[in-house]
Amino acid sequence: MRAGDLVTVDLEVLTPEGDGLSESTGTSVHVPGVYPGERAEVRVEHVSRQTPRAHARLRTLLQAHPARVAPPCPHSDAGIAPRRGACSGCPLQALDLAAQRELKRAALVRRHGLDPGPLVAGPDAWGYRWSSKRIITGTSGHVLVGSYHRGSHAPAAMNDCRVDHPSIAAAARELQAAASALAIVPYDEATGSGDLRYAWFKTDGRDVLLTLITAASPSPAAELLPAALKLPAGVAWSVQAGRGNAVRGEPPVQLRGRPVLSVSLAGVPVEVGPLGFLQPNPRVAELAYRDLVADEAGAPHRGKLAFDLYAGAGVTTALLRREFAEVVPCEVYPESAAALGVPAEPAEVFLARQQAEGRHPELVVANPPRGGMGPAVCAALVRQAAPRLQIMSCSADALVRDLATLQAGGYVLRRLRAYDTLPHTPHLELVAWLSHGTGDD
Ligand SMILES: C[S@@+](CC[C@H](N)C(=O)[O-])C[C@H]1O[C@@H](n2cnc3c(N)ncnc32)[C@H](O)[C@@H]1O
Repeated sequence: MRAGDLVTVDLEVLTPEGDGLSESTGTSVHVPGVYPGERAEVRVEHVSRQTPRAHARLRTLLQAHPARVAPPCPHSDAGIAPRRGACSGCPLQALDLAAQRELKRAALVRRHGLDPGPLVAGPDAWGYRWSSKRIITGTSGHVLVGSYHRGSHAPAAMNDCRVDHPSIAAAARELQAAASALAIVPYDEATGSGDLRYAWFKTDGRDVLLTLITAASPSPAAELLPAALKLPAGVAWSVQAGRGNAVRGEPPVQLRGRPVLSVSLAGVPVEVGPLGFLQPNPRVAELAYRDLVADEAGAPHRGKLAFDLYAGAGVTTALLRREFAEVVPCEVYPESAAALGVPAEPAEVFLARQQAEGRHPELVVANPPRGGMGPAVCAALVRQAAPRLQIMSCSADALVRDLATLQAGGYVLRRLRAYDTLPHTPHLELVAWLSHGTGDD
């Protein structure tokens, strides 16, 4: 296979990016806009020199998935060849929801040999996202509050994004109009010049908190926008002067209105500040949280001591405290650690300290970020050898890597469940139940 070839492929499995993947020709061919179960004529764009792997572009859809639908979002390039300037955030939206969920489940089985059973879903197919980080691009006078197209830094419009909560979509529209009218200068990552870099919107289902992230201080955006924006209940500001993609920068400054939102998750009220983590889809995440603190049959764990690693806003800490005499959270981000009343420290440092103090929990719960826990934390957990370990993960690849270390260290996987936290995207949240030794309590 060579770049430029026209080939016909049958797509068999969904990739983590939401592409269709064909493996039957001996070369893995990735094709955006085509779904497993479909046949397409594609143009090969790139063939890897190291591995039998190619990227191709859809030319003609020869056989369509029976569950194809017209994608509702006009900005999306779901179900077609990628379009420059289009939003690539919801690549599955050209399929009905049942078919999306079946493709996500089937991909876990095929890629990792893990079958979570039918996906757990929430009530909302659209408007479910309560936390939305937008990238500011465009030019002075024509500011875009959008995103980057996948795999590039080409700006993509997200006006009236269908998956954002309607109050966030409205606040983003207002910011785009106000920043354009006030001639706010978008940050230019090529030159490092400009002012406004990111806008992070969060909602409690009614009010919106907006955090403006600018490249420097003083900032015209931070000076002018708070008075011009009527929709957010609170506006905060943080400076991120680094050249990378990190959104969180210097400690936030409150510019006007409310500094925190109170969001109820699984019946636990959580305070979320300007740079604090909020699950993008709290209504589905809370189903996973309830499972994460119970055993695999749904019965509550009880005991003397539990650790809650990557505790964030503290939902699982609060749930565990209903059943355990003592629950110790661990969190590295200072704002969240302070709210939890613990020192900000990474999980491996926390575990080493607990081990040195001879503290042995009956249950460890962990909800790490996308990269997973990693070898150092998994090795510390193996040394700790708590009878029960339960992990929530937003990356199947990272979870599978962590499971390999934990299983080699004596842990047994008892059950896996998957949650459709971000419909129309390939993402899943997973909960894994593990036990050490005999597997009995
Ligand atoms: C996926 S979030 C889970 C948050 C939490 N379960 C909640 O509901 O708010 C991951 C959390 O881990 C924290 N974190 C990231 N790396 C960490 C590390 N090395 N050690 C401890 N916490 C970390 C992040 O700040 C974030 O709050």
